[in-house]
Amino acid sequence: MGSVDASEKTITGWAARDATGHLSPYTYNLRRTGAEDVVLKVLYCGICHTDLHQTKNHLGASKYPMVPGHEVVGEVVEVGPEVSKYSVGDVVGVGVIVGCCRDCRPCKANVEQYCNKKIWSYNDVYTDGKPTQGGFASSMVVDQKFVVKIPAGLAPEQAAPLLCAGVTVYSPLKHFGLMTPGLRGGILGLGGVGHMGVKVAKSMGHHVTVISSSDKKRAEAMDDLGADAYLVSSDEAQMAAAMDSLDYIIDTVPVKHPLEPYLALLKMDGKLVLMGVIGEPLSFVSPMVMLGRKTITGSFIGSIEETEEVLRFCVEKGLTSQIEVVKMDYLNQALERLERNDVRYRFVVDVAGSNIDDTAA
Ligand SMILES: NC(=O)C1=CN([C@@H]2O[C@H](COP(=O)(O)OP(=O)(O)OC[C@H]3O[C@@H](n4cnc5c(N)ncnc54)[C@H](OP(=O)(O)O)[C@@H]3O)[C@@H](O)[C@H]2O)C=CC1
Ligand SMILES: O=C/C=C/c1ccc(O)c(O)c1
Ligand SMILES: [Zn+2]
Ligand SMILES: [Zn+2]
Repeated sequence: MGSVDASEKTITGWAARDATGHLSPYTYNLRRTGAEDVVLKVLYCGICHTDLHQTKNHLGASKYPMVPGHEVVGEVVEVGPEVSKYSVGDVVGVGVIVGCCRDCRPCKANVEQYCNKKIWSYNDVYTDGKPTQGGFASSMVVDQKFVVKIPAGLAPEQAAPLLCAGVTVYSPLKHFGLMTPGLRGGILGLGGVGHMGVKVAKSMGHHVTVISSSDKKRAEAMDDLGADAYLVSSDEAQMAAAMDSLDYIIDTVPVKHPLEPYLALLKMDGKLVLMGVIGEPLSFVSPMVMLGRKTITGSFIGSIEETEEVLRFCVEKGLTSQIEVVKMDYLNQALERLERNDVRYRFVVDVAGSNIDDTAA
């Protein structure tokens, strides 16, 4: 344990203590506000499937106590003396990354999410040697470089899922040249990331096919989210009829699954973009990519620049996320429901409305 600086603030977050993933109140100190730091009072924080992977140690690298949460919207309550981008009272967002080296090729190209020295917003160690902790907490302190302004016209709770799910679909569509109107896209797995995929792709003028593990979400996908077609992945006749029809598929499935049924849906030069965090090998036979010159690739969140861009895009297009707002004392149930695929489509925790500093043990 390091010594406690008198200027460090003691706050409460909800932490997992082990791989059961159960979260409970946890008291810890925020670092002293540095010259370029922004201190925010957390208003809302979305629950991403990655929070489940991390709290339950699906990747084998989890460190506890762990306060998860990386779709964070907060109000600025203090800024360091060198902070130029933000003022007290601003509504701001924080995502998956809170640090990078600023010197490598990805950093210089403003794609700092691909920096090998990036610092994750939780389950990592900050430059001061202390653990990073995420947004299911009353406050966070974050370097201004990793903070974005929430534009007017976006409700803070609506903005939270855009900081991971939203930018995660926007970034590959932009990077792989898939923003052209008229493209035919597939969204595999209609969850938090997938539902933003449908909305963003539709707003780009694409014909969007949802590929789901069941028929349960068909009506919502077509009527509420605006999808053009819906395939149940286990329905061989439906899948066969859709062969060779898609320019890209955004694959958000969070567990091991075969790739060949989805590669078959792609046209020549089609792209399968892997999003799910799956710690086991996925397999396919080489002709599935050779015959059709198809690409299997992946993408990791998006840069700070792209996060600002997707927020503006959503304001311009009038896009919102579809969310269920819950209080902090529902966090464990929400995680259980997320694991059971029982959420439409993102839980967002009303952190400020849960007064967690008052209720800490
Ligand atoms: N690459 C990146 O930068 C990012 C990666 N991720 C990762 O993407 C994946 C999806 O995240 P998110 O959208 O938040 O997750 P959700 O749980 O919200 O959605 C996943 C969807 O996948 C489908 N699915 C198929 N099989 C399963 C299963 N066994 N358990 C649960 N869902 C299943 C379901 O859709 P349906 O009912 O339609 O079959 C489900 O809604 C996760 O692995 C997450 O860690 C998340 C954000 C960024
Ligand atoms: O939800 C955002 C994070 C995604 C992620 C991607 C890859 C990886 O190894 C992770 O641990 C998380
Ligand atoms: Zn996420
Ligand atoms: Zn770097």
